[in-house]
Amino acid sequence: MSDDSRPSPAGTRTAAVIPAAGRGVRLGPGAPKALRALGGTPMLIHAVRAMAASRAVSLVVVVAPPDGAPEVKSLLDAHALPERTDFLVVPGGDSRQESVKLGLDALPPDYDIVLVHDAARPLVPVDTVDAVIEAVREGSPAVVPALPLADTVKEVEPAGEPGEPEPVVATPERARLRAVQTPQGFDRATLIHAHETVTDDVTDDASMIEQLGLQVVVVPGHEEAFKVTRPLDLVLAEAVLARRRLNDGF
Ligand SMILES: Nc1ccn([C@@H]2O[C@H](COP(=O)(O)OP(=O)(O)OP(=O)(O)O)[C@@H](O)[C@H]2O)c(=O)n1
Ligand SMILES: C[C@](O)(CO)[C@H](O)COP(=O)(O)O
Repeated sequence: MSDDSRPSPAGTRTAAVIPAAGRGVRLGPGAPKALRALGGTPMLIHAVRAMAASRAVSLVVVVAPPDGAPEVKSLLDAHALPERTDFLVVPGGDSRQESVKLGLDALPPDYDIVLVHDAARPLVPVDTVDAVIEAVREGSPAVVPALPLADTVKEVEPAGEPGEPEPVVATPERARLRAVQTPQGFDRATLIHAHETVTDDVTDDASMIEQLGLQVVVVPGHEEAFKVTRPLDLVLAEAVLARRRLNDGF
């Protein structure tokens, strides 16, 4: 649970939207990714707990697989979650962007800060969540946690056929690049305006804010906030969770 016991500034309420409607194709066959087990508990429950661990978050909106909302509601009922946090479940859409929009549509009016957090990042530490919220409270309309890169990145001309060599177009200066995580935090009105205005396909919510010409800022991310995308990520997530449980003595 967060050590940040400061009350929310007057009039400031924070909700988290968790898009969890993806299939998890890159993870391989099985249940929708968010419902797959990590340490015996669905990945989604870890992600919900990670958001609810912040004392600032008083509502979590889970965007379930399109035909899985009743199952997700039952899952939330069956797992211990903080009493001070409310939960809503809505069905998702065909893309992450669409799912986030459906989650935003379900938000009650009295929330002015919104986090968007991938169910596929189940192990984000609460300090990272709180750092994002704090930066929004301090006036940034859009805040993303991010880490420097370990690999050098090349821009290429994508191959016509899989496996074909790809010509390199450029090598961006690595020191200026960041790998972006979630939760991404937003001034609610700005995020809703972005989702109503930007029609391009994007891979994160902050890039919609950039397209509006507004400033997005980066705060330090965390290695344990990595996204479970491929099978090896699940091996790493199990190891991180086992280490946490050992350290916590259960
Ligand atoms: N139609 C979609 C697609 C994705 N997501 C969510 O967006 C997050 C990040 O997406 P990703 O990791 O790409 O998940 P999947 O789309 O499930 O993965 P894949 O592309 O391998 O199928 C996940 O929590 C996922 O559930 C969603 O809510 N709705
Ligand atoms: C939002 C995100 O997690 C930031 O890194 C990422 O862009 C999601 O990408 P995905 O392909 O939908 O997993």
